[in-house]
Amino acid sequence: MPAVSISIDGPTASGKTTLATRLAEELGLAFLDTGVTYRSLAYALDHVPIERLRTDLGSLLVHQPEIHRRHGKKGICQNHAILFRGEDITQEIWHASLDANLKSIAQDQACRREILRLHQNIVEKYDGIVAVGRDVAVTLLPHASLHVYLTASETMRRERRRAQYRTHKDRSTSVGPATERDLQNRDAIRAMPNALEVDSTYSPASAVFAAALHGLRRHSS
Ligand SMILES: Nc1ncnc2c1ncn2[C@@H]1O[C@H](COP(=O)(O)OP(=O)(O)OP(=O)(O)O)[C@@H](O)[C@H]1O
Ligand SMILES: Nc1ccn([C@@H]2O[C@H](COP(=O)(O)O)[C@@H](O)[C@H]2O)c(=O)n1
Repeated sequence: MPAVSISIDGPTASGKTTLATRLAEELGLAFLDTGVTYRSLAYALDHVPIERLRTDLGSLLVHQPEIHRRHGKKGICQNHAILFRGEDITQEIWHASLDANLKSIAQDQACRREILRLHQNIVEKYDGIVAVGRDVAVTLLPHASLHVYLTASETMRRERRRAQYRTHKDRSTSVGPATERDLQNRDAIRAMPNALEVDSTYSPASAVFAAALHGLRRHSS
């Protein structure tokens, strides 16, 4: 049977990570959060010039989506460790002060190409993966078994993010409307044969998960 791969795209705080981790656990797949790499480059940009990130990323950054099975439990456990020049920066990358750097990295095409190469190397290591982030359907996993585009209203996404980070005062809670790029990705996904669009505004995470599993079965049969 061919390995299952699933791409999940959608605007900020639409529930991508929540869905991806549940699918990875249920199906025994690896899980790659591509946003973690972008956030790491935003951190790195305070320490090295952008030219080095465009050309020398492989020697500066190691993104390790570690996977292990918890003893006696069904699901897999994931830990996205990120090393920058050998230093573990996994906790530092979420700081709100990196928002401006994050924007610069996301808009830099040369950085995006380098990040894509890094992610392609990660995908090759695993027999089946769920990858999350803007553009993964188009760039990283164009041949995925299922492409999910997840939406929710801006108000709901903002509420969820504020609730999520209530105890993490240093994290960014800025949530805006879907961007031009979000909408371009959505349109590209809509044009794919094995696409599933889910509006989670009034759907609990369990219903979104059930819809994705159903979509996967339908497109795999
Ligand atoms: N269907 C849902 N109903 C209610 N709450 C949800 C739902 N899906 C996710 N959440 C909650 O919303 C918050 C944001 O979800 P999550 O982190 O999965 O979003 P995301 O799209 O991965 O965000 P980002 O764009 O920052 O990567 C979390 O607290 C999560 O528990
Ligand atoms: N494939 C991706 C993933 C992320 N980005 C940019 O990084 C930011 C952080 O991502 P989160 O998923 O952790 O929110 C995001 O806002 C994008 O600007 C990207 O461009 N492509």
